[in-house]
Amino acid sequence: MAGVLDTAQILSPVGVKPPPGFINGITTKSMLVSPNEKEYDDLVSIIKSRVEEGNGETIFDVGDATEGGLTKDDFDASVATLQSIADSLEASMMQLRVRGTEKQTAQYLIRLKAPEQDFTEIRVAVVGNVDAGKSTLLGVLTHGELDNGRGHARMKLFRHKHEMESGRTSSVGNDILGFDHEGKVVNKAEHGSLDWVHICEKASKVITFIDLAGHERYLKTTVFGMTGHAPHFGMLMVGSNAGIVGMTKEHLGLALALSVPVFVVVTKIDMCPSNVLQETLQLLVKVLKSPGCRKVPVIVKTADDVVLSATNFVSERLCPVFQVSNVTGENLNLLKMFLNLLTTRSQHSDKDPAEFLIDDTYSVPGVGTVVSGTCLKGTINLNDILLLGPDLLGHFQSIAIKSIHRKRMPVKQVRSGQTASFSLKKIKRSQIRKGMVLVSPSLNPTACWEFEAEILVLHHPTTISARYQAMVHCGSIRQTASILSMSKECLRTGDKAVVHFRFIKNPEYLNLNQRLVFREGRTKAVGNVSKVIPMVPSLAGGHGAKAKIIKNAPKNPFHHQNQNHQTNENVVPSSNGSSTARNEESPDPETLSKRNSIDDELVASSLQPQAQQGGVGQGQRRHNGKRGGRRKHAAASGAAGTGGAPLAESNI
Ligand SMILES: Nc1nc2c(ncn2[C@@H]2O[C@H](COP(=O)(O)OP(=O)(O)OP(=O)(O)O)[C@@H](O)[C@H]2O)c(=O)[nH]1
Repeated sequence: MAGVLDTAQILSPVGVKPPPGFINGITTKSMLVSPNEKEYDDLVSIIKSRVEEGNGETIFDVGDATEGGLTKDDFDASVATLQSIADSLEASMMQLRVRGTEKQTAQYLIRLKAPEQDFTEIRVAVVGNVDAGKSTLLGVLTHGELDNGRGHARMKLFRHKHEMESGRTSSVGNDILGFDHEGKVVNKAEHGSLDWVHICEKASKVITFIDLAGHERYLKTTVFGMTGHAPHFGMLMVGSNAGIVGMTKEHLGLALALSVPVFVVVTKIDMCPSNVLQETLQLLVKVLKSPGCRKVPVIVKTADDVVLSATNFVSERLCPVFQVSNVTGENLNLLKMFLNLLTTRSQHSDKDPAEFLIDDTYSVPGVGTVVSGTCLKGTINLNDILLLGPDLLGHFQSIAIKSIHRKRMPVKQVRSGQTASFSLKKIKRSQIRKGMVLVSPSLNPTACWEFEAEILVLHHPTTISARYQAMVHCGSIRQTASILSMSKECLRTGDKAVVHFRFIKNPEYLNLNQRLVFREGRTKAVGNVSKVIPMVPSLAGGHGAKAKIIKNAPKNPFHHQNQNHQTNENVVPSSNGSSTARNEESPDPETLSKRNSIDDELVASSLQPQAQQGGVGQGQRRHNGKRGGRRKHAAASGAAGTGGAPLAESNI
C-alpha cells in the first residue's frame, strides 16, 4: 500500500540504531564464528548486559546482512557459540528468522529461564470502538479457542451479568497470556481464574491485557484504565467492516497523550469484502500518518515483519498493523509472535524506597481488606510496614502487608514495574480509596490539595478560565479539580499554560512530572505535574479552607500565582527526593518532559473533534449531562458515532 513502509525500510526512518556491536574493531557477529577465550568472555558480558537491559531477554543477530551474511560453516559455528553462551546464562535460544540461502543471517531470541514464581510482566491496554472485537480477541488468545462470530469467545471474559446480557464490556477486565522461555503459549483452553497460578508458574513472560470498554458511556472507566493501570502498550482494535468509527480516534489520542506506544489489530477480516478492508486500511494509515499522530504504520504480513516491528517498536513512532480473524484464526500466529517479543524498557528501581499505587479495593471473605495496584518503585516484602494514605485529612498511617499475590499467585515479594494485590489488616475497605498510595516510611510522604501542571488544551468548545472544574486523571487518581489560576488569562483549544489546580474532595499524593489528563465533557487537556504544593498544616482540615481559597480566587490569575510563589517555598521538589513519573519507561524527568512536550504537539491536532458544538457554556453542558439525555444519545450513537461526539457528564 502506498505510503506504508516496506519492512526493509523500517530501520532508518524511525532512526533506531542497532546496539553497538563492535569490540576492538571486530563486529560481535564475526566474533561469534570462532572467538578466543577473551572474545568469548566479552561476548558473554555483552549478551548478559543486553539481557539485563531487556528485562530478561534480547534479540541477537548472527551474521551481518550488510556484509552479505555468513557461509554455512561460519553460520553454524556462530549459532553454536551463541547457544553455548545462552546455556551459560541459563537462557533459552529461539530462532526468529533466517535470511539467505548460500550466505545466511539470522536473529535469535535469548530469554532467561525465569526462576520459580517470577516472570516478566507486560501490560497491554486493549482499546477500540464498541464491537471491534476486543473481548473476543482476548477470549481467543487466552483460551486458545476460536470464536463463532456470535460472541462465544467473549463470554469467558465478562465479569458482570449485564455484560453477558448486553455483550458490552463496562468495567476494566483483565486476562493473562503466558509465554514460556521458549516462546510457547502456556495457557490451557479451559483456563479459569484458578489457572492463573499455573500460567504464572510456567511462564517466563506474562502479558496482562487490560480490557477496556469501547462504548462512549464508559469512557471515564477507559481513561482510568489507561492512566491508573500503567499499561506499557496499547492495542487499538478496529473492526475491518466498521472502519475508523466511534471512539477509535478518541482512544488513539488518549494513548498518544499518555505516551503509550500503540499497535493496531484489524479484526473480522473473514467477513469483510476486500474493497472495504482496503478502505479501512487506507484510512487507518492516513490517520496514523497525520500530523497529529506522526506514526510510521507497518502492515504486518509475515514473521519477518513481526521481528522487525517488534525490535523497532520501542521507538514509539512505529505502529505495526495486524489483520486478523477471530473466527478462522487467520494471522493470529503473527500477533502471538509479536506479543511474545514485546519488551519494556522500564528502568527497574528495585532498590529505591517503595511506592505502590492503589487502583482497586476489595473485601474478601475470610481475608479482609485487599488492595490491588502497581509497584512503581522499590521492592515490597511480606510483613513490610508501609504508609497508607493520604486520608481525608492528608494523613498517612502505618500498615503491615499481610500477604502478597501476583496474578492470584501467593508470593513473598513484589518489585518495581509489577502489579500485585496485598491483604491489609486492621483497616476497613471503606477507609481506602483508589488513588491512595502505599509508600516506604523513608519517603516521609506529604499529601497535597494543590499542584501546578503544564497543560495543553486539546479541545475546549469555548474558553477555560479560573474556577473552571474538570476531572483530573493522574495515575490512579481520579478526582475533580478546580483551576485556581493560570499563566494566561484564559485558555482555548491548542493553548499551553501553567495551571494551578486544587482538588475539590480529598488531598492526594502526587509526584513531579506525572502525566495527567484533564477532562470534562468535550473539554480535554493533557499535561505534566510541574509543582507539588504540600498541604500546609492549618489547611489540613480540608473543606472549609478549600472553600475559602476558591471563593477568594482573584480575578487576575497572575496575582494569585505570585501569592503562590510565597507558598511554594515549601514546595518539596518531590516527596521521594527524586522526580518521578508514573510512566515507567522514562525515569529521567528531563527526557520525559521533553518527550511529553513533543507528544503534546502531536496529540493536539489528532484530537480535534470532527463535529464541533460551539458556544455551549460550562453550566449549560453540566446541566445537559445531568439530565441524562446524552446517555441516550451515547447509546444510540453506537458504532456509527463520530470521534468528537459529545459525552455525558458521567463519562468524564
Ligand atoms: N466474523 C467475525 N466476528 C467477530 C470477530 N471478532 C469478533 N467478532 C464478533 O463481533 C461481536 C463483537 O465482539 P466483542 O468482542 O464483544 O467486541 P468488543 O470490542 O469487545 O465490544 P465492547 O466490549 O462492547 O467494547 C461478537 O459477536 C463477536 O463474535 C471476527 O474476527 N470475525
